[in-house]
Amino acid sequence: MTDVSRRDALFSTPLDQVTDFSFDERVVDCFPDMIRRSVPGYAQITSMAGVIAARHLSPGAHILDLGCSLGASTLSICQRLGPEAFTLQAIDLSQPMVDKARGLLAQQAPEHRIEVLQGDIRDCPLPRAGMIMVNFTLQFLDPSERDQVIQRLYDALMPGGVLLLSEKILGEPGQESLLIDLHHDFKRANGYSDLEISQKRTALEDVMIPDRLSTHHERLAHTGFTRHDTWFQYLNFASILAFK
Ligand SMILES: C[S@@+](CC[C@H](N)C(=O)[O-])C[C@H]1O[C@@H](n2cnc3c(N)ncnc32)[C@H](O)[C@@H]1O
Ligand SMILES: O=C(O)C(=O)C[C@]1(C(=O)O)C=C[C@@H](O)C=C1
Repeated sequence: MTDVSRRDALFSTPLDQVTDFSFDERVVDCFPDMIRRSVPGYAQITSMAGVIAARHLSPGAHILDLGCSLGASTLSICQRLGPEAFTLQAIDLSQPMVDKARGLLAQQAPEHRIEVLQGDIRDCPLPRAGMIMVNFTLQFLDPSERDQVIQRLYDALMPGGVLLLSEKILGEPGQESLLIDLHHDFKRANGYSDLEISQKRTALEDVMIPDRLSTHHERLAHTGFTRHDTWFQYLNFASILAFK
């Protein structure tokens, strides 16, 4: 999947005006490179999606990959489980993402029963599922809409079903700036300049508002998940497994 990506240079030259970040064609073109160099633990989390599915999924179950982008988590499951083991719907708001994901998944997992659909996780139909993945997507919703979306995912899950929720997080009080500074160092170490880091930060400011990890756990508990454990954290990026 990374081989098809152009190098991300979207914020490398000074911009007269930094506009809000959106998942348009230019982002889609460089997305695998952008996310690999920007999100600590991205490769580990996506590759564990298949391992988690292999452990927790009942044979023939349905899986939802919400905010699927180019389908990295879906592909990870296809690499671990055969075509008879599950059916899957991958859904994303961005039409250019959906178009490219469809092509990539058809090429890389031709035998698997995968549907890639354009839709908004706030209101698209959600069929009953044994596993729902929502990786680095809830963070792009308005914070006031997140309780309701988690409730929708809970309602769609079968009893015993598993939610894989991965997010950029805000550090707990007193920890915020340490994690932000180290994340910027992580980006620098991956070849981003101070200009790129600062312009992307401005572009994301109003469209990606991270919650604290404790807020995610409170929301999951309040919704009714019987267990919710943080199984991965690398700087200000974390992943939770929650069970209905
Ligand atoms: C950081 S990417 C997700 C990465 C992806 N899950 C992966 O593991 O490679 C966020 C994705 O969420 C999508 N998105 C944002 N808001 C959405 C919404 N309301 N409904 C569905 N998808 C949404 C974006 O178009 C984008 O592709
Ligand atoms: O927090 C940042 O600075 C990021 O670049 C994060 C992030 C993400 O978590 O989705 C933002 C947009 C892109 O999709 C890639 C990475």
